[in-house]
Amino acid sequence: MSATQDARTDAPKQIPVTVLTGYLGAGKTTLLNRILTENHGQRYAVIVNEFGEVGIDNDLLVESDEEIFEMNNGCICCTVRGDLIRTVQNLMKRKGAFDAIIVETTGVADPAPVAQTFFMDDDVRAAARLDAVVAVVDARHVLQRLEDTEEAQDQVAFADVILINKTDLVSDDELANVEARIRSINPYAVLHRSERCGIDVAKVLDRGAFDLDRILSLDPHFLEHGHHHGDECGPDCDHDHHDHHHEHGHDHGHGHDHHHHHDHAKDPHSVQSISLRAGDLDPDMFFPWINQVTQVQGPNILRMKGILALKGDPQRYVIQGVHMIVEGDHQRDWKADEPRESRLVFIGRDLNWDVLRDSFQACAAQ
Ligand SMILES: Nc1nc2c(ncn2[C@@H]2O[C@H](COP(=O)(O)OP(=O)(O)OP(=O)(O)O)[C@@H](O)[C@H]2O)c(=O)[nH]1
Repeated sequence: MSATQDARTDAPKQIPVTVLTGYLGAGKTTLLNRILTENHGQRYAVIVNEFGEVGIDNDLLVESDEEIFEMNNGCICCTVRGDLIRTVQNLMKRKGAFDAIIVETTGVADPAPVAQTFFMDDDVRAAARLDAVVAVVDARHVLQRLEDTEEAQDQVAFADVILINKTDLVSDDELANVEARIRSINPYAVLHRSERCGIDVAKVLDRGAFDLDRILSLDPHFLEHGHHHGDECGPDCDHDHHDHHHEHGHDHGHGHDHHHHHDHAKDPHSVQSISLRAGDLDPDMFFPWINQVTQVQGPNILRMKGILALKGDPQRYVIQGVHMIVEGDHQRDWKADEPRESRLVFIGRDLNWDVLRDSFQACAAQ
């Protein structure tokens, strides 16, 4: 039986939607790549949202037969609902082409508006059902994030399934503390532990876990904007709806340019991102530089990721960081029709963007 057919009535069944959340760098893409490569016989449509104007996330997903839809509008929290409705509506026109939808949210997004989308629009609601909100957390950094970031708390509170990832980076005692803290915020979610998101996909997808009653107890207004269409935010959102020019921190460090009824962090202006571009880089300049930047500014670097062209190297080099932990590896050859371009995104707080930009440019190969 196809997952899109109902056994009893033969009527088309609502397509399950998994909303994948998790703070910056927790492991969402790692999980998605597992889902995309595992042989589970299901066909997924994946909707990803990029934080950062240079769009690196899509490039970090494995090449697969699954269809990936990118929503490159920066922050998912305000604008995405209209986008998401349109994307889902377009998907629905191709019924039967896939069995389930996964929506990956940006690391700093509050998952509630994304979840709401699946209740707001009649057409979407008829065709799709929210199956579960799955949160990936970084065992090493989550306690600190829960202290200082509202989104991290929202993500844990909203989740039906929580994957405590990066267990290799913490001791058993630390892991027990993390679990206790998560339980104190969300006693209802199913918890799993993982390293590199190594988990049976069936434990994450098609769980039938989304519990509307529980969400309403967390957020009594959850369903209140029902039957709106388009890009509308809640009645208490005071951002300018006539100027849909959302620069959620992805434009050269200018930060959030609108205010929102749920603050994005303690200080809504604090999380910013900068996108850097160059041609070939000199590896003898770049690696000492990135090591120095991440060691010195690591506490303020929530996330760093890049795809680099290193001089004399036929392969793309992918570099990733979460605070002071940095890893890099060759990905694949540059394709003949692909310009050799280095792209690097930093997301962080209180970073000196001008210095970062200038010192990065100084790593360009001569
Ligand atoms: N040590 C360790 N590193 C991990 C683990 N899981 C993922 N990583 C690394 O952590 C970094 C972030 O992983 P991603 O999967 O890109 O995280 P993400 O949540 O998609 O990140 P954003 O989309 O930027 O929010 C990458 O460098 C991963 O290789 C793990 O279990 N242990």
